[in-house]
Amino acid sequence: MVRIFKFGGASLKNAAAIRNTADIIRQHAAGNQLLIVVSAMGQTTNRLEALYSAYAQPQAGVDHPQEILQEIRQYHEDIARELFGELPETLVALFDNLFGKLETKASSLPHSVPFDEGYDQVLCYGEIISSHLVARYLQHLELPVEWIDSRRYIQTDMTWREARIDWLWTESQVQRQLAPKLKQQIALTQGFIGGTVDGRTTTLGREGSDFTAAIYAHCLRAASVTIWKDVPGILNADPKRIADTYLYPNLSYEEAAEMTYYGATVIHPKTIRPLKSRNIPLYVRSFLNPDAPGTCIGEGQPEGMRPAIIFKRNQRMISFSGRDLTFVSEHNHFVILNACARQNLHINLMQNSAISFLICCDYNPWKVQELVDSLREQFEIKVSDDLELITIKHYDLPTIEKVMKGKKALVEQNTLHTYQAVVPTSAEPLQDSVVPLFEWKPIG
Ligand SMILES: Nc1ncnc2c1ncn2[C@@H]1O[C@H](COP(=O)(O)OP(=O)(O)O)[C@@H](O)[C@H]1O
Ligand SMILES: N[C@@H](CC(=O)OP(=O)(O)O)C(=O)O
Repeated sequence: MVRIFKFGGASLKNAAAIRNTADIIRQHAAGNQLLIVVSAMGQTTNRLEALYSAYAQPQAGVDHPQEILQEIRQYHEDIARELFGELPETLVALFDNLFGKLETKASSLPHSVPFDEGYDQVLCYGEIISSHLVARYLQHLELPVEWIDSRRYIQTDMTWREARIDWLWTESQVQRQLAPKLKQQIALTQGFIGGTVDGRTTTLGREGSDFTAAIYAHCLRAASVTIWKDVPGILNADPKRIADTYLYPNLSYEEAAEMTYYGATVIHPKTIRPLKSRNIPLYVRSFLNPDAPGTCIGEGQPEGMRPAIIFKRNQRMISFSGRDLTFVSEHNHFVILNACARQNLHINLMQNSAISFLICCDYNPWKVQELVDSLREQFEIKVSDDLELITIKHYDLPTIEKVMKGKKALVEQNTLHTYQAVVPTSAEPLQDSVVPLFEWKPIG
């Protein structure tokens, strides 16, 4: 049976991290069929976004595109030099080829195709470059690794930047072409990217490499997926926000899916469904401590869930009220929600009163502006920015009190198991606000 390992940007961010990743792969190579899915190295995808924007809107950017391109190339070359001792001729040729194509596409596409289509053709280079580099390094270590192009296996529609999978085609291609290769050697491929029927590149949404691992697992009916992270597993809060977190040894698919829905960024929200439908366990483990078991996500609900605290930044609240104190009726709800659906705006919380209807959604300036423009004739609209949504699943009162201490809730809601509040975003940077909140005691 196949096992899938996914390594994200943090596990590939420099030469030492890549050596550590190679050690983990080597340890598991014997006796297993392995498919390795890799993301772009470190912050490369963010830098590629900056590169594409700098070419698309030269006047808006502060950095010159050529400088960003050179910085991205230098970063990869420095890592390669450290891994191989010097830059082998074959890698120089590979980099010349890949960075040459990247430059051509980034400079020309913003002016010849729609922005989002060009974005996908450029952003994919983070994963393409990293997968080539890591595969070459593993081959250099004499591991039997074949580089695989995900765009030939994961077929999608043309929803640029958020492509949807053609599951039937993808499964049949993976079964016919990839499954036999895995019996011979380790395959290494890119997360985050797919291809259209006519060979254009698509991306699956930012942070979509976890989803890629789940797609391959589903199609291969894999034994398991392991996502290697810089945290011990799934914790009850982001350790960048709360110091004394608790590790969940086990989580149900439902719990994990809900945590990602509410904003836990440790795994991509789309990852769970393809795994659950084939009952494939998902392990989240630490590449810093690879012998530790981490978290296992699967069937069954563990007893006595401790409160999970999820912070979702970049929220915007929009309130709609009828003009002249008219009631906001079901018909009005329909009009508002319909407009949100048309903008593909993700609503995280809503609340209605007799004269107003309020939503809290992810902050996307263009989408929100279009929504407001399309509804301003019918409603009085008020908008509030710089907000954060706090969700506490399996809450208890002491936890709410501790998390909300010093914060002013603009909206609060609770159901039997879930407490939510919208608060102004705390001014201090994340790292400085890491505070010990709890003294965890054993459940019992
Ligand atoms: N509940 C949580 N448990 C663990 N990590 C979390 C949680 N919520 C947010 N995170 C954050 O997720 C990060 C790991 O995800 P990410 O940076 O996307 O990894 P990668 O890019 O390597 O795939 C952690 O460093 C941590 O700050
Ligand atoms: N490189 C892509 C895809 C991804 O999933 O990356 P990571 O595994 O590092 O979160 C991004 O940054 O969006």
